[in-house]
Amino acid sequence: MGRIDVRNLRKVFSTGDGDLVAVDDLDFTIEDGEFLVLVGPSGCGKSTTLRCIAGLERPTSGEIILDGEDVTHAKPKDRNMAMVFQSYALYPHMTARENMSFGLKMTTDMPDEEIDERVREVAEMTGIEANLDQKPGELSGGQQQRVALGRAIVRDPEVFLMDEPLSNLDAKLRSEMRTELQNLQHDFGVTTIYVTHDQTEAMTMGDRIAILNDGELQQIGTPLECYHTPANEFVAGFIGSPSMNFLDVRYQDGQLVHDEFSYDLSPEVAETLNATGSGYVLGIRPEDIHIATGDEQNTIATTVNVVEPLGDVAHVNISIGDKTYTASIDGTPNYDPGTEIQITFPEREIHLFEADSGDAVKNAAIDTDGRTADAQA
Ligand SMILES: Nc1ncnc2c1ncn2[C@@H]1O[C@H](COP(=O)(O)OP(=O)(O)OP(=O)(O)O)[C@@H](O)[C@H]1O
Repeated sequence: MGRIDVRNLRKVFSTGDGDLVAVDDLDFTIEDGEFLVLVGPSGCGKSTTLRCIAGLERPTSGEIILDGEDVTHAKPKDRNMAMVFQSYALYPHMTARENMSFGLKMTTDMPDEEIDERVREVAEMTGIEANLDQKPGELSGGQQQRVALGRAIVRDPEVFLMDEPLSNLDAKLRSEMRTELQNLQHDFGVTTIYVTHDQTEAMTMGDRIAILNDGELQQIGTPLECYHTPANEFVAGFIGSPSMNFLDVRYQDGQLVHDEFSYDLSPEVAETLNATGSGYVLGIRPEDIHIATGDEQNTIATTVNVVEPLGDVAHVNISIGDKTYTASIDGTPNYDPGTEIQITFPEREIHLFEADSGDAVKNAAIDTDGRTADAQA
């Protein structure tokens, strides 16, 4: 068991400058065994949310329900949740074995032999059997992280809460540990809430991701749902690397009109925009921009600024008017800075957001397997 309902969670901090709303009316459910990633920019309220769930922070209002039971005011130790921190929070004077067994010794009456056996089993799973008699200072960052994870696992909790647990590791180790962590989580099937500001981590690790901004939930869904059908401009810009390009346009007589170009829409799409009228933000992902061959209906004149070859693709920085955008072009295009190129993108890949609210009014067409129509072609 390990289902969590976060109900209308709100946390306000009193600061010298007045009240600061860190978390505002968050409402979502994490299913038993699910891996949920809480992601958003620095200061958006991720850690505060996690700390409220762990019982380390008292919510201003709202409830935390664990398996149907209201634990909002329960002590952290009474929640059967294990937290793993960025700093590992290992005891420096204890060996890895002692760090891992300490919690069980303090909170259970499990016999020592059973604790030892359990620590050994978990150390084997997390790949640190050889390090059990070493102290944290003698271990690498990755090994310390494994000890911290092992310490959480031996307690056999219903829920793992992880706050940026990999951010102190170098890029290669971080990517290895991501996979290991996911494998461990799937093997154990323990509900996990994982906090990160790194959208790549969110996209690759979460069964679902919850995207926060300014203390408010922007969207919750599978990584691909959030990528292909972002609820608003914030999610669209946050998820995906390089980021989606945004262009200010307005709708007029079947066209999206930008200061530098106009784009003919099909009657089906135009119809949906007629009613709402006003200004829009056109969103297009870098990989959906193509070099025009001359046969396309909608082409746009751009100027190349920089080409960044990455091997199979290149990120081409282009200007339209006085703004710059990124196109991800297959192969190794060889453009000198200042070259004029014509680009195009298919209507089905266009996202449109209301200029005022940022809400999505059109997303890219998705086929049933979750890939966009263009990627399939
Ligand atoms: N104890 C506190 N007292 C006052 N303000 C706080 C406190 N803890 C957090 N805050 C503020 O609440 C907001 C949310 O903080 P929180 O740490 O939850 O964000 P975060 O998304 O986890 O950020 P980061 O990724 O930088 O860790 C921030 O504006 C932060 O300054």
